Amino acid sequence: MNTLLIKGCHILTMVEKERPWVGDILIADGRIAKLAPVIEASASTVLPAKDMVAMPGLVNAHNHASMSLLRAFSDDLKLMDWLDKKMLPAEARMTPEDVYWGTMLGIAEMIASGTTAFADMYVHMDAVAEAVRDSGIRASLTRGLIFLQDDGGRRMTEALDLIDKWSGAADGRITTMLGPHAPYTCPPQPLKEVVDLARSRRIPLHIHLAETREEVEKIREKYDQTPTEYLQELGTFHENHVLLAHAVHLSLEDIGRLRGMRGGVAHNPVSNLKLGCGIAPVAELLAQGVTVGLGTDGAGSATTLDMFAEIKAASWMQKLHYGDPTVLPAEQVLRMATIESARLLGIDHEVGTLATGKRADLILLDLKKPHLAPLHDLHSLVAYSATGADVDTTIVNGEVLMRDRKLQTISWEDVYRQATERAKRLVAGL
Ligand SMILES: CSC[C@H]1O[C@@H](n2cnc3c(O)ncnc32)[C@H](O)[C@@H]1O
Ligand SMILES: [Zn+2]
Repeated sequence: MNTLLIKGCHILTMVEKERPWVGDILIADGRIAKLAPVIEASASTVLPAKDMVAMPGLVNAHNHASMSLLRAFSDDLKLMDWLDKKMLPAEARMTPEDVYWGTMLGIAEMIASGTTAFADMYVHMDAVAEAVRDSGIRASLTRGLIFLQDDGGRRMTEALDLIDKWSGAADGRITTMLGPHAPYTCPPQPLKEVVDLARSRRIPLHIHLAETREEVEKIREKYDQTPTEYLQELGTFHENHVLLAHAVHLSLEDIGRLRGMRGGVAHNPVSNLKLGCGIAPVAELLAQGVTVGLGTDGAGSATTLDMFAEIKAASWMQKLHYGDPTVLPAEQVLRMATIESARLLGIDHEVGTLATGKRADLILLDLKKPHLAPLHDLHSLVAYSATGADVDTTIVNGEVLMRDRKLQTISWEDVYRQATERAKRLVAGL
């Protein structure tokens, strides 16, 4: 049996209220076999980890990984212009091979910055699944469904094929969802069909919601409803597990509509800042018991997939919004990036905290850096001072995907060459 012993690290289990402590972690058969102050066991591999922090891998609850090909191609635009005039035309040119290499680029960045699982919505999802399988990361995959042009049901067939073919694949690292893109791209009839199908087949849903004021105005004009009301009236929240991306523009009634929902909200603060969308009512959602996790959105808007940037932005935006530094403290925002995001992906029974029996999805952060000394409060240090570049080691399902900052399952030279060449072609003349 393959075993891995991590020795002498600071341990942040992210189990609620558990304080950090120093000890060893034994991994066997892809799972955490033991956590203790000292483990006297022989192991196939021993990782000395003094001056490092072990914590659960970060879970990016909303992404479009292959959009990394469109990073810094078109910035400083309003969301609808950015999407309609730049992103969608570039994406229409993408082949499955482009999406494979674009996803690999996104995954390389995620592994290098401590993300061990992500929720993705995109096109050519077989290629995304292949990249997840080949790289060793964990993901929940969704074929994005935009119903504005008739395509004879092709997209829906692709969405269901993805679910049939890839659910539980790659040693259980791949799970799937159904992904109607957003209220403004999904008219009532096809959206209701997707929602009902999700309920009858118990498939989780992943959808953008209430990202901009413009979206709220559009839905008001068309249906005389808020976007959240629109989803509710179609039965979206009835029994379904729903992963809502953004949820920035919610009325008090909308927040009430989400109380008791299964699933919850993926908050994407950097993307919301960059696109000038607004500040999501995170504190109010939490007060109503809604699960709130963290995501980056695609690098086309967020610019990077570094979840440590999201952790800082989430906490500091809420503090600024409420004029109150006690809002979203360090430990809580770290829980949002780990166990709460895992809940949104429906994998919290397997990952999101460090505990015996859970899958070994964890990262080691190197604390021996000028900006990470001295050590007073580990939650604060990790949430507010660390960046993705401080991640030394990334492990998923017990497999080491990065060690000493070197990617182990991905050839960075190949990804760099493929991604840079393909990206040029995708945006030429746009
Ligand atoms: C049809 S696959 C998913 C689709 O979503 C687009 N997208 C990326 N970022 C955002 C965002 O912030 N709001 C709405 N839609 C977004 C992406 O370009 C794909 O076309
Ligand atoms: Zn998105």
